[in-house]
Amino acid sequence: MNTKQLAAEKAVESIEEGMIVGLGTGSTAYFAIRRIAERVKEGLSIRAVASSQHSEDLAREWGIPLVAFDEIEAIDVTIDGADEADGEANLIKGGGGALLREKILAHHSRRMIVIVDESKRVERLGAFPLPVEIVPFAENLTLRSLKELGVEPQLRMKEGVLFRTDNGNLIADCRFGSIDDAAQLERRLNLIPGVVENGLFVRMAHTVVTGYGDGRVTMQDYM
Ligand SMILES: O=C[C@H](O)[C@H](O)[C@H](O)COP(=O)(O)O
Repeated sequence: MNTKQLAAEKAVESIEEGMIVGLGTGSTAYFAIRRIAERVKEGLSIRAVASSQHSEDLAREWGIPLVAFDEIEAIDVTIDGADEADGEANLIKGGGGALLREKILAHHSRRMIVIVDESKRVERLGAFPLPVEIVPFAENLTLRSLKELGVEPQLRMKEGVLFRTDNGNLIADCRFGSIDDAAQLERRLNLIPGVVENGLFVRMAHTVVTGYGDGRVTMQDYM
């Protein structure tokens, strides 16, 4: 079993009968969704809300009952990956472009469980380029404001064309290098008109599950 799968399957043990479950996005969340589907086949009764079209498609294909964002009041537990996680469970997310829906799910979740392999655990956030979702009709003005924060934002491309999120927006990847104060940066970014959301998740994760190459898996609670 690989390290992502180890973390994902450990986290899925926390899901209980009757829960509303937030499904993350990405290659680690994939293993969680697959394991949830197995448990549903074994008789577990849950409903899930997906953080991306891709995760929704997987859930539908594998028989996990789905609900829409607007049909729920809260989520019992969300299981999602991350691009980086520091020692206080602050995260960079959005490597797959799903940060907006992921942050809405995390915000409304009673418990957010982050699943990572050991390569994602960092002393300080920022080596991974921070994804910032921006509206497409004012991209140049918004990029200008991002540059004032001391970075050279790169508009994300995919297969030679501008990458679009599930919400029709663009992603500006911002290489900060090392982020001293994630909470302050998160606020400053979201104050820029044209920024829809950014990939910093500050004090949102309740638990981090980490898979290690030697087969160990740790589960640390932060709240
Ligand atoms: O937008 C994507 C998400 O934030 C992912 O959870 C994150 O990028 C980690 O993805 P992966 O598990 O594929 O490394």
